[in-house]
Amino acid sequence: MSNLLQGVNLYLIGMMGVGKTTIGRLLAKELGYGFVDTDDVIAQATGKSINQIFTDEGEAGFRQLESDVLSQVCAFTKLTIATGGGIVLRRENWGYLHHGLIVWLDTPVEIIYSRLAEDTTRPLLQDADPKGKLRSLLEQRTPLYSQADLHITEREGDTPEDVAKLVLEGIPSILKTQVSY
Ligand SMILES: Nc1ncnc2c1ncn2[C@@H]1O[C@H](COP(=O)(O)OP(=O)(O)OP(=O)(O)O)[C@@H](O)[C@H]1O
Ligand SMILES: O=C(O)C1=C[C@@H](O)[C@@H](O)[C@H](O)C1
Ligand SMILES: [Mg+2]
Repeated sequence: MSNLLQGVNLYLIGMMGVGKTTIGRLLAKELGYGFVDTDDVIAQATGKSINQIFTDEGEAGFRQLESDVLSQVCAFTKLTIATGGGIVLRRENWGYLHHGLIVWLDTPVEIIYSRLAEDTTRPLLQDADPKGKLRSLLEQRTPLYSQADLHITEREGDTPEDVAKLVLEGIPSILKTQVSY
């Protein structure tokens, strides 16, 4: 598979909690690729948690940092990149994402909610109605996530390894056709 990919980066997009970080790590290992998580790079570069950045600089400040990181990461090859759930919101980010193959990990809201109900590290979920918030974010973002090259729908009971396998099986169908003269 890594031969087929020829070093092209894989970008994982999707809602918070769908498993971009978890599955991204598995895919990197399987492909012999490096792994980058844009949320982690932002936290390391600023020395702040994502929550703290939202508090200090607002969502707009966070989104700018996210675009800065993405613009730098896309200059490298042989990477699997787990992105933040909102990376799809800025038009300029799509120019960077399209340097590689874009995979949308799509998980039912009920499952996401059960995973993140006790998790306080996602600032956008610190809401009186976190499940409703997840639903409305997903509704707003679905037209954006739909622009991915590959759409992987997680099934009930799928382990991270199962989802990684679905991604690997889907890649050949989206590789740009090689033209030989
Ligand atoms: N298929 C799965 N089955 C069970 N648990 C999973 C699965 N995928 C991810 N998880 C768990 O769900 C939680 C969220 O996963 P993860 O952090 O990888 O999501 P994410 O998409 O990177 O979220 P964010 O956008 O907020 O960074 C983690 O605790 C992870 O272990
Ligand atoms: O869905 C979102 O907008 C976010 C998801 C996380 O990955 C972080 O990037 C941050 O919590 C925002
Ligand atoms: Mg993540």
